[in-house]
Amino acid sequence: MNSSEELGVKRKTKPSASSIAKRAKTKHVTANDLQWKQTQKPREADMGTGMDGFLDLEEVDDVEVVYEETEGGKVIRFKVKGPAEDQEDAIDVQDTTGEPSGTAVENLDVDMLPDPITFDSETLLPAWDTFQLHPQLARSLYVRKFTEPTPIQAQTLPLALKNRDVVGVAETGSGKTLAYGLPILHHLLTEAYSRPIPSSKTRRPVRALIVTPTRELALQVSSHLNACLTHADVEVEDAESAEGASVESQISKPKPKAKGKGKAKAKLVEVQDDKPKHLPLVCVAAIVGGMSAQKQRRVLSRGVDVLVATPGRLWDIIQEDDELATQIENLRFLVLDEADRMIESGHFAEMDNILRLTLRKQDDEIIEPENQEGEAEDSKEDVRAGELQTFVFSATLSKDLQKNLKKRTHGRRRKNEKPASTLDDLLLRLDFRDPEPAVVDISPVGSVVATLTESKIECLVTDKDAYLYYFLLRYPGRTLVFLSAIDGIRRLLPLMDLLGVHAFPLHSQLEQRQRLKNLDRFKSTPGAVLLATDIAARGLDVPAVDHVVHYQVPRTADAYVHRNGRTARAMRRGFSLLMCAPDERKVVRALMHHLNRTEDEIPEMPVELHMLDKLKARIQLARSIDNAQHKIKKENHERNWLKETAEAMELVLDSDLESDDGGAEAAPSKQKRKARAAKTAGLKAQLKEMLAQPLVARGVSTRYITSGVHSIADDLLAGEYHENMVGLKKVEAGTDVVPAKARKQKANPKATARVSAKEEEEEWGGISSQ
Ligand SMILES: Nc1ncnc2c1ncn2[C@@H]1O[C@H](COP(=O)(O)OP(=O)(O)OP(=O)(O)O)[C@@H](O)[C@H]1O
Repeated sequence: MNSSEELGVKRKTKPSASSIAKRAKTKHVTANDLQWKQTQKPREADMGTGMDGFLDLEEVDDVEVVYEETEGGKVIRFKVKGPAEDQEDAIDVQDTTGEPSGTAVENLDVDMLPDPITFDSETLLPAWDTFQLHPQLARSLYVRKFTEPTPIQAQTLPLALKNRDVVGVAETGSGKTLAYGLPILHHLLTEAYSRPIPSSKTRRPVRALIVTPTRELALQVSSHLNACLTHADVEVEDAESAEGASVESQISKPKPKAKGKGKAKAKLVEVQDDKPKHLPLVCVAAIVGGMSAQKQRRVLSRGVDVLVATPGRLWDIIQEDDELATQIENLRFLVLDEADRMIESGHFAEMDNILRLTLRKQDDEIIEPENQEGEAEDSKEDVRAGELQTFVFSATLSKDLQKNLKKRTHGRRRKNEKPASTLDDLLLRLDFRDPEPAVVDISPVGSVVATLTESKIECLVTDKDAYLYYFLLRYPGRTLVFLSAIDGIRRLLPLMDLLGVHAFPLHSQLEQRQRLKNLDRFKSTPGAVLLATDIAARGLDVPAVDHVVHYQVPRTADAYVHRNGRTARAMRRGFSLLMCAPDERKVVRALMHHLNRTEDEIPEMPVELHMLDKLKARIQLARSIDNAQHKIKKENHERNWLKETAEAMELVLDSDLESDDGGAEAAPSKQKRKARAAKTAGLKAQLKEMLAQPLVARGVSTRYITSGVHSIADDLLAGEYHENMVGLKKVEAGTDVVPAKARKQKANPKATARVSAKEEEEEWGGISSQ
C-alpha cells in the first residue's frame, strides 16, 4: 500500500494536457521563483549543531545553474525544466511531522483529512484528561513523559480552551511555553482535521503569532512547539497485549485510521521512519533577525500556521508583504512571550506597529461599556469563539500592571490618559477581545523559585576575576555568567581560555550563526561556561544549567529574576551567585527592595581565602600573557594594514615605519618582536606549570593523606575528594552556604488561593528530568 492509499487520497493517474505543455518548456528564473522543496533536517538543528543558522533545508530538482554575462557582470541564472509527471502526481495530504515537503499539488480527489488516531488519555494521561487535548498533543505529552500539567498549565489551560484571553505570570522554568502553546496547537490541529485540505497554491494564513524579545527564544519556542507535533506517527495498540510495555519499545507503521477508543490503552508505538512525506498539518516556523530574510520569506510563502517572531524582522517582512499584513489583521491567536522584555529590546516602535494591525477595525478606543456591578461574571460569557485570543506571559509582570490591564479592559480608555510605564503603554495597546482577560498570577513571593539557592560575594571590582575563577574550580558544573557589557566578555574570554576554562561568548555583536553555535556548544560541553549579556537572560531553556553567576549586578529586579531563572528550571535544583562590588551595593538594595526583600536575605558564599590568593597569582600571570598577546596582535595588524595600504597606493614605506628602531611611533624591529614573542612563550610556560600544581587547602598534607588538620583520606573514603582543590570537600554549590535569616513571607492577599512552595513541589512531582 502506498502512502496515498494509506491516507485515503487518490492519485491523479494521467498528466493533464497543460502539464505536458509545461514540461516541454524551459524557463530562466530567479532563486526565489524556484520550486524549493523542504527536506528533512535534524530537529536539534534548530538550535545549533552543524546546521547553525539554517531555519530549514530546501532542495530543488530539475534545475541547471548557468552563468550568464550581463552588462553588470556575471550573474547566476537557473534553468528550469517544466514540471515532471511525477511532480504533478504528487499528493497534497498533510501529516504532522512538522516537516513540510513543499511538493506542488493540484486537483485532489478528497476534501477531508483522515481522522487522527485516538489516544486514551483517560488511562494514559489522567492528569491531563480533563482538558481533552487533541489526541496528537496528548500522545506527545505522554511520549515526553510530561505526566501532569505544571501549575501554570493547569490553571491557564481551562481558560484558554474556553476562548478566554489570558495574562499568565509564573516563575521561570515553570512551563509557560506549553501553557499558551497547547491551546493554540489544540485549536489548530482540531481545525486542520475538520477542514478541507487547502490547495498548496493558496497560501495558508498565519493563524497564531507569537512574539518574543530575542532570536534564541523565538527559535526555542518554535522548536518546543514543533516537538509537540512530531509524534504523529505514533499509534496506540491493543491494550491487552501491550500493558506494561514501554513507550518506545515497539516500532510499526501507523494505521490509516483508528476507530474509536476501544481497548486501546497502554502502549504507544513510535515510527522511526520519520522522513517527511507531506506538508505538515500544522506548521510552526520562526522568523528572526540575523538569518536569511529571503529564506524566511520563502518559508512564509509556503504557508505557516504558527509564526514565532522577533518584532524587528517581522515588521521588516510585513512592510513588504501585504498578504502577511492582512493575515496578522485576522489572527486567531496573539501571544506576547516575555512581554515586559519587549520594551527593553529597543523594538517598541516595531512592536507597536505590529500590535496596531491586530486592533479591531472600528472604534479602537472603546474596549467595552463602563463596567457595572455584577457585570463581570456575565461578561465572561461574551467571549466569542473564533475571535482573536490574546495571551501575555512572563515571570515578571507587576501587580500594578495587571491591575491597569483590568482597568483598561473594564472601561473606555480615556484619550489623554497617560500610561504609568512603557510596558503599561505597550500592553494598553493590546486589543483584548475578552471583556475581562483572566489574570493568572502564581509567581512566588519575591519571585524566588523554591529550588534555587542564592548566594553572594562582596568583593572589589578588581578581584571579581579571581572570585569567578575560584567559583568555577570550586563548584564545577555548567555555569552561565552574566555580564553587563560586551567589553567585559571580550576581556574575560581570553583569560578563561588561558586558565583552561571552556568558555563561550554570547552577545548581540556576534553573528547569529555564531550565537547559536556557542549556545549549542554550551549545552553539549559538560562543565562549560557561557559568558553572556542579558540577551541570554530571558526564556532560554538549557535544561542542565547548574549555576548562574551575576558577574555584575543586574540593572533591574526583573533582570535578576530572569537571569536566575536560567537555572533551577522545572523543579531541578539550581544555584545563583551575585558578585557585588562596594559601589553596586546600592543597586542590590534597590532591586531587593523592589522584590519586597532585603539585602541580607542573600547569604555569603564561603570562600577559602588561602586558595583565592593562589588563584590571584594565576590570574595575574594570565593577564600579563593576554596583554602581551594583545599588543603583538595589534602591532601585527597595524603593520599589515600599513603595508597593504602602501601597496595599494603604490607607495614605498619609509624604512623608519617599516622596521627597526624608528621613533616612538614606529613599528618595533624584528628583533624586538622576537624578544617579545619569546617572553610571552616564557610566561605561558610559567602559567602551564602553575596550572599543573595542585591547589591545596591550608593545613592539609598531600604527603601524608591521613594527617593534617583535614585528612584527605577521609574525603577519599567518603567520595568527597575534590580534584581541583585538595583538602576541600567536593560538594554541590549551595550546600555549604549558611542560610541567611529566613525569608520573610510577607502577607499576601492571594496566598490562600496559591499553593505553598512545598505543595507546589509535590504537584510538580511528575516533572521529569531531561
Ligand atoms: N507538564 C510538564 N511536565 C514536565 N516538564 C515540562 C512540562 N511543561 C514544560 N516542561 C518543561 O519545563 C521546562 C521549562 O519550560 P518553559 O521553557 O516553557 O518555562 P517558562 O516558564 O517559559 O520559563 P521562562 O520564564 O524562563 O521563559 C522545559 O524544558 C519544558 O520542556
